[in-house]
Amino acid sequence: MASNFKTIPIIDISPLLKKSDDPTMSEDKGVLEVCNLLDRACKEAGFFYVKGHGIPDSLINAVKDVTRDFFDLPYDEKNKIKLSAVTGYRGYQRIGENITLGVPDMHEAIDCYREVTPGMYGALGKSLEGSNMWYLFWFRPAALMVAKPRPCWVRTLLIYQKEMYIYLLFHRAMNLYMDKCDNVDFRPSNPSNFKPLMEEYLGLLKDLSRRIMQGISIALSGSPNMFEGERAGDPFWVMRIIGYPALSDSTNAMKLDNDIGCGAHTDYGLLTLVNQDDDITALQVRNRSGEWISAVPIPGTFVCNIGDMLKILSNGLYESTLHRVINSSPKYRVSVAFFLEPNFDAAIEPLECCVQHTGGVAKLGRAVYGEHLVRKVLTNFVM
Ligand SMILES: NC(=[NH2+])NCCC[C@H](N)C(=O)O
Ligand SMILES: O=C(O)CCC(=O)C(=O)O
Ligand SMILES: [Fe+2]
Repeated sequence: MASNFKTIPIIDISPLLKKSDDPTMSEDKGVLEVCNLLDRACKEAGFFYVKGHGIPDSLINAVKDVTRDFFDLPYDEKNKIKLSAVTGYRGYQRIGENITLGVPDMHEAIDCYREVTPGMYGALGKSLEGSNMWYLFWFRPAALMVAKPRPCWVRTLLIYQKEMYIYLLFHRAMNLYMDKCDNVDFRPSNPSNFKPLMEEYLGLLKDLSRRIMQGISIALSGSPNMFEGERAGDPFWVMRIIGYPALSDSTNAMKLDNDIGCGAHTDYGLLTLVNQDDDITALQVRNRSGEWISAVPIPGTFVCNIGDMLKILSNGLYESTLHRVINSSPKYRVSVAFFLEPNFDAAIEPLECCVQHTGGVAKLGRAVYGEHLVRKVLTNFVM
């Protein structure tokens, strides 16, 4: 349950990371100290900064630099990787396209999700089927639209799945082929190092976030691998590459509809790691009495927060805290948020160890993670 916190704690997680592969990690004094801090932060704020995470500053900064370079491109160029239902909601969304509580958000972004192959999660995963293969947009979204088979009431599901399979096989083959050619034009082709950099970053953040979850498992008095297996052994992930225009940028001809970069929301999964711009304070976190506490940038750290699924798993012991973004600085702000989520088809319910800690009664209902995600994604965009 969130409290009246006024600041967001900073936690050095290096002692935890040192012991990630040690099966007796939960007996280590250094690990336990980190877990205690994680536990307090998750109970009180649902937010914390991590340092000592091992991701080089140079990579953290390079990721923000390519993000800025991308959003600097002309709209037509960015729109070549336009997000739509056809792309499985992957790709670029312009300012105002994402909606929170019915209000357009004043940010632009590239949304990336773990690949979902056809039929992988049956009807549940249908709307998110697709992969982040930027260079296919080379053929332009219109071509993709024609090529992507759609379910249709006159056709059986079986035929649709077969077509979808061939379509994605084609995607895959193209992907492999283009990886082999270094003179091929993939999107975003500019900045040229966009794809390799983001992929390197993604790989490291997947690993880091799972290791922080080991600490959270111990904090909840479970085994370090409580989130492996059926819960999050094959975790879904989301990455949002985001740009927030300056509120009062006089050089910017565009008039913003409102001043909210991203409206108040909670995140959907387990754990979010935000890599935010160093010198602009814009992310705000709500405490129990409704005050907005700024997550002031601390260079070299990630801002971490708890998602809805971890709130359920912990039986409400940990809060998925409301937060929002308002960029009232005169500068364009970028951030890259990585979301570690449960298995797409995981049925999430309060963990036995948490129920015991919270009076013996499961206070929160069961949710299928993929259903929660799809419901959110479909209401975030009107298209
Ligand atoms: N996947 C996200 N965290 N998206 C940003 C949150 C805002 C989103 N429009 C919502 O209503 O939840
Ligand atoms: O840009 C940020 O600092 C946070 C973004 C965020 O909360 C989100 O995308 O869910
Ligand atoms: Fe968020």
